[in-house]
Amino acid sequence: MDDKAEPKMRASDVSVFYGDKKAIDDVSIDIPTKFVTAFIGPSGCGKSTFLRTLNRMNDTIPSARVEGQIELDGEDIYSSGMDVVQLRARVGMVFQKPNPFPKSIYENIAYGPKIHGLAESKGELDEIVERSLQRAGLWNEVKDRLGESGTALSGGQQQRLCIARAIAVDPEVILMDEPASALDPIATAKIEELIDDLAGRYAIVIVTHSMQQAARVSQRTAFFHLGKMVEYGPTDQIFTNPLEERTKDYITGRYG
Ligand SMILES: Nc1ncnc2c1ncn2[C@@H]1O[C@H](COP(=O)(O)OP(=O)(O)OP(=O)(O)O)[C@@H](O)[C@H]1O
Repeated sequence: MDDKAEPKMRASDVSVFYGDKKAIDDVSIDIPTKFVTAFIGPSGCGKSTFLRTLNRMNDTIPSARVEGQIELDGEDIYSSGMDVVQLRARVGMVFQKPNPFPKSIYENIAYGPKIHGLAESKGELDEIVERSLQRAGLWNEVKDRLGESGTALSGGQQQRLCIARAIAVDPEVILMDEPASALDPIATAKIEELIDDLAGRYAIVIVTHSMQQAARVSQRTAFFHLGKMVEYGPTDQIFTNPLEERTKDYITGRYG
């Protein structure tokens, strides 16, 4: 797309089926590192389905089947040798509804690094917990209450806790499925700021219903319609000068 946008992930001719129903039809896209890529499109067009193929979350849905190829740094993530637990650490995910574990704030962050063997001592683990909460913009709010339950935080704080949890295992890609849709405008603004802060470090892919949000946070936008990726390009261009008529109709509010 341009010289600065190195692909971190590459999807080639990807189709996804739920039983006999095709939900994603032959999608190819390069996901660049150090950028935010937004997936937009009307409800049911397949944005979440496609997002979930990028870290094999579809494996958890028995009827789902993926065709085509998805690579992370050139490695086929659907190959039999791929360790899915490892993959989901490298390609982390944040869901629509914040889903902290019913454990302390500290344990929410420490759990992943512990099972992945990222800390050799309690001191190292403490450092990871602090660094992850700092990066997620939550440290100052929780540093004196790390032993309290993660579920006792506000919705916006819970979502930043979930982002900190994803960051703690040192991911390369962070997938976000409508991460702010359950939050009020102030909490949403914080999440958007956070996405901006994180963008220089990770490849971020965000599914959003809000075109304004896509325009605010992303540098790349892919427009999906009826299971197909209609258009993909620099966000500015998609919103000001789309090449496809269907994209134009959607961004001007003619449907969706
Ligand atoms: N677990 C499932 N089993 C069967 N069909 C599914 C499943 N999940 C999604 N679908 C279908 O696949 C299609 C794409 O759904 P998906 O949730 O990916 O779209 P979306 O663009 O993310 O929609 P929304 O914006 O409403 O979340 C829809 O027709 C949906 O009904």
